[in-house]
Amino acid sequence: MTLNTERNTKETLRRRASTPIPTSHQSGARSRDPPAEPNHPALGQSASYHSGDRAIHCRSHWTSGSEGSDSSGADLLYRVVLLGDHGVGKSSLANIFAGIQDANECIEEDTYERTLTVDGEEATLVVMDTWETEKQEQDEKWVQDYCMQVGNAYVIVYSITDRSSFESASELRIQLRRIRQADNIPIILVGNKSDLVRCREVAIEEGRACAVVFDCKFIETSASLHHNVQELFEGIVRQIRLRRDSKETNERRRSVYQRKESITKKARRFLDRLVARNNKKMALKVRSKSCHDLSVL
Ligand SMILES: Nc1nc2c(ncn2[C@@H]2O[C@H](COP(=O)(O)OP(=O)(O)OP(=O)(O)O)[C@@H](O)[C@H]2O)c(=O)[nH]1
Repeated sequence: MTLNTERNTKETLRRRASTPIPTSHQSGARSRDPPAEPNHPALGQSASYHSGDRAIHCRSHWTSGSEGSDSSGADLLYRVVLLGDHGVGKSSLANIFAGIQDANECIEEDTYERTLTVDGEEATLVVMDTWETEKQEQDEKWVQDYCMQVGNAYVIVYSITDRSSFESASELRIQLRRIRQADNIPIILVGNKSDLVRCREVAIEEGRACAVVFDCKFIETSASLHHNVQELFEGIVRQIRLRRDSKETNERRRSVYQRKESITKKARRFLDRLVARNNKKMALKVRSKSCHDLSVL
């Protein structure tokens, strides 16, 4: 994976959940400042900084819909929202994504944008670490709702050392399903702090089973050791693409079928579906095998 990255220090964004997305995102203005010198290595070994690239802090075509990204090559931009309890490691994962080396570095930002090259194709991720876990005042509750609405993908983080954060992750998944029912968005359940083996409260099998039940992907990470963090962000890009591609394929297939499908084929498809329905157990087994593979649907 290649990461094209820049942190523009002149354009410090301080946004917590109580603060709306900056108006620059809505206005579509672009940073004209020259790229700051990268003072950090990129995410993962193979990552590299493209000095000619600019950070794009805003896009005029941003919308709050789930299909907010266009499909024109390098212009792909996706919002990834981090959800999860206090202290599970959301900011640590976001910092690694942003290429921030020193965990003690005082970072004012909580939204990071980077362009990744995954499988030879560029995609820009905007990672939003804006989720607030404290009880919200009613008039600030909209910010949580906003987070739930704007993501093109979601990362629900729990700590493997904290069972209650695992339970919260399930609740968040249910909440997301309710709010984004109609959208086929990628959701990755992340068991972070996998380095703390002796303090483990949630088994990896439990995480996997939860992902199967809630129909999402699963990965365990260690932000401290940078373990699986690159895989996580690459996986998000792949999951988004797989959905985009399968949507396009389905639409194409549907129109071809409508024109060409013979009665024999229709009958075969009907029978296949019947068999599949009778094989639900098998389907669950297949899914449980693939929930940790972020490169397949
Ligand atoms: N051992 C270990 N510690 C971690 C890991 N990830 C994060 N931490 C530590 O856990 C603490 C909380 O991490 P944060 O990244 O601030 O967690 P958060 O989810 O952003 O917390 P809030 O901002 O309060 O919502 C910090 O002390 C981190 O250093 C990890 O993978 N392993």
